[in-house]
Amino acid sequence: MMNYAPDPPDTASAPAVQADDLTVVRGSRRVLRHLRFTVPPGQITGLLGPSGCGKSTLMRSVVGTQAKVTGTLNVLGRPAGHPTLRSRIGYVTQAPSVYDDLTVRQNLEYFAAILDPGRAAAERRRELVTRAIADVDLTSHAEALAGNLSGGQRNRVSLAVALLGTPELLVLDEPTVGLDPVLRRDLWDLFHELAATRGATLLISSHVMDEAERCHRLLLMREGEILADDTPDALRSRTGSDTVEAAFLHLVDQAVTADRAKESTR
Ligand SMILES: Nc1ncnc2c1ncn2[C@@H]1O[C@H](COP(=O)(O)OP(=O)(O)OP(=O)(O)O)[C@@H](O)[C@H]1O
Repeated sequence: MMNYAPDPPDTASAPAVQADDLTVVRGSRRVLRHLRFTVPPGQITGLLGPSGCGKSTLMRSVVGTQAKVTGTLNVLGRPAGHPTLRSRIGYVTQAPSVYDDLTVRQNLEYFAAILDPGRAAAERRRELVTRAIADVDLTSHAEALAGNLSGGQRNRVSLAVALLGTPELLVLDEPTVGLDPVLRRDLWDLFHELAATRGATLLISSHVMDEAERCHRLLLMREGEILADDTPDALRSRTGSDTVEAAFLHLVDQAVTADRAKESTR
């Protein structure tokens, strides 16, 4: 059972996400263990760590779709999963959720009609759909069937769907997987623009360490635990490393040594 803390004040400076003692069990395994971290508002926080360390589970917990979550997890001033959060959060999973037999524009129009129904909103929907398609650089493919797009393009349609409602918090699970370097750079430019001009908070997972350098803050994970919650600069300087990747490896080595020391005293 989630241990709901009293609602924190809903102010601009309050963390967008605040976790304390966050623990998640999947099957018979505890895949997240006593996590404590915050995600500041209006910034890009990167969630990095090796495959299987728990990034998707953490994201699912934040958006409220994960079962067996205990501890405290507040999102935009409400307990994670609170019904009022649905329209305030955009979530893109690793599996693109688009209809292959609809065009890019029709996919967007369909989801826009769910978010903002009624004839009176038709003009507003048209503008939002056009903006979202342009945001993800798919204007030239707007009339193409989603089923005929590449994997990376389909991922971008999913991202466009998430942008439709102008969400305050965007949770993106490995959004740049399978994209070429130019598209990856363009998407990161878009993420920065969303934070800077629309005030959005972005929580973005990746296992590509060079993407860490593009984030304002980082949560580094290993085996269901947070190794570090810091800025890229602070991480590099406190580990004496040139890159975030080297800093991460330094912290992993430290954690492994600490684990071994604990085991040898048992
Ligand atoms: N139903 C389940 N039962 C038991 N363990 C599970 C279940 N689902 C996931 N896991 C385990 O939970 C751990 C965390 O999985 P998660 O998908 O959150 O990792 P991840 O860091 O997002 O990995 P990736 O980068 O490969 O997507 C993994 O070790 C995985 O094997």
